[in-house]
Amino acid sequence: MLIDSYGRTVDYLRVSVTERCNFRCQYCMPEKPFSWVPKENLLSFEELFEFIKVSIDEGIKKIRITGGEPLLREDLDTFIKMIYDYKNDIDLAMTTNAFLLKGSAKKLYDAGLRRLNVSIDSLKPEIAEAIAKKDVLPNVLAGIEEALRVGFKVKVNMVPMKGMNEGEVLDVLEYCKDRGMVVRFIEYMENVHAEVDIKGMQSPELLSIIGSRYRYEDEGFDGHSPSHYYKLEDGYEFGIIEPHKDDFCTKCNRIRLTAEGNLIPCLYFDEAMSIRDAVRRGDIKEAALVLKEVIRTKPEKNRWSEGDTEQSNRAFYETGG
Ligand SMILES: Nc1nc2c(ncn2[C@@H]2O[C@H](COP(=O)(O)OP(=O)(O)OP(=O)(O)O)[C@@H](O)[C@H]2O)c(=O)[nH]1
Ligand SMILES: C[S@@+](CC[C@H](N)C(=O)[O-])C[C@H]1O[C@@H](n2cnc3c(N)ncnc32)[C@H](O)[C@@H]1O
Ligand code: SF4
Ligand code: SF4
Repeated sequence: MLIDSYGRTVDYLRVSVTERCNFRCQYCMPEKPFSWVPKENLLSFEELFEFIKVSIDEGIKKIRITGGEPLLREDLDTFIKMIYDYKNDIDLAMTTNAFLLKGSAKKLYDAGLRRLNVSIDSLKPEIAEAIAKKDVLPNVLAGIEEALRVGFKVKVNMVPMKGMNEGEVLDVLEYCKDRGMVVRFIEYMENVHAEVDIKGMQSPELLSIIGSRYRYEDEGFDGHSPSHYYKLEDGYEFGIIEPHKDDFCTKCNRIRLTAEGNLIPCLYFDEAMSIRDAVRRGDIKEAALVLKEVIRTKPEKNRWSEGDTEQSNRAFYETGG
């Protein structure tokens, strides 16, 4: 079992398989080209899998594949199958922008993946394009329909922003409700890689919009999920991810691995330790020691809860969110 110095059990590993992305979401990635991590620094799927085996053996029970955009990496289904075959009761999930999902959903399902979290920030083509800097909506919606068709359990993530997609909170909720998908509204997390003038919407404002049409009950947290859940009168559940609240981190159960092998104790802070050399040398003991050290150094909480002016230096496209 992996336990940090605040007594929190860490059993959730988020693995970013690439920092590259086919979108340039304004809250996540700068628009102008910048230099990517050189290919030789990226861990192969075999190398990532070596570390995943170590972490499962040490107590990880949930693995989420993320990015950048994970579907840009070739043979992702083979990687999923490697994990599934090693331990098929692992809670294995992926977060994706769904642009390439239509053509890959079936292969991923057949490889053992069952849960997908997909980002939809707008159902209006021009607003979706303004946010992602690309005409993305038709592909995203087609990807989601295909994922539901092949049997995936799909959740939707939306980052509501003032003056951008704020008028669509109810539209996105209803789109998801009609299809049996849970929607989670994520409070924008201020970071230096995003566009400077973004103003995220926070939980009280979102609840007031939803409350203008629906009555809901507070359901609290579901296990260690970062999302606070609410239930409408007809039983439909939606969530809000509230990193600006002081108690958000008390149940944190996760660490993050980047595509170049950096193990990150917290989404907010810069600290990280590399497992790349250990894995490349085949030194499993060393990789396990790094894992334990990263968990020992997990901070108590982020700094977004200290006010909207606190900005993280971390890039979401690198950590995988
Ligand atoms: N601040 C903070 N935000 C998080 C954390 N985990 C997830 N989030 C935010 O919530 C978003 C949604 O996360 P997902 O990738 O959908 O995964 P998840 O919420 O862990 O998924 P479930 O297993 O379905 O509950 C992330 O992209 C982040 O923006 C966390 O540990 N800290
Ligand atoms: C970094 S993306 C990676 C996976 C995939 N490309 C996608 O967009 O779903 C994971 C999640 O992080 C969220 N995200 C990115 N930047 C964020 C920010 N600054 N604040 C809040 N959420 C953010 C996205 O909305 C997405 O749901
Ligand atoms: S949020 Fe996801 S889709 Fe958007 S730029 Fe970041 S990594 Fe790409
Ligand atoms: S901000 Fe850091 S401590 Fe808080 S829940 Fe996220 S990873 Fe955990």
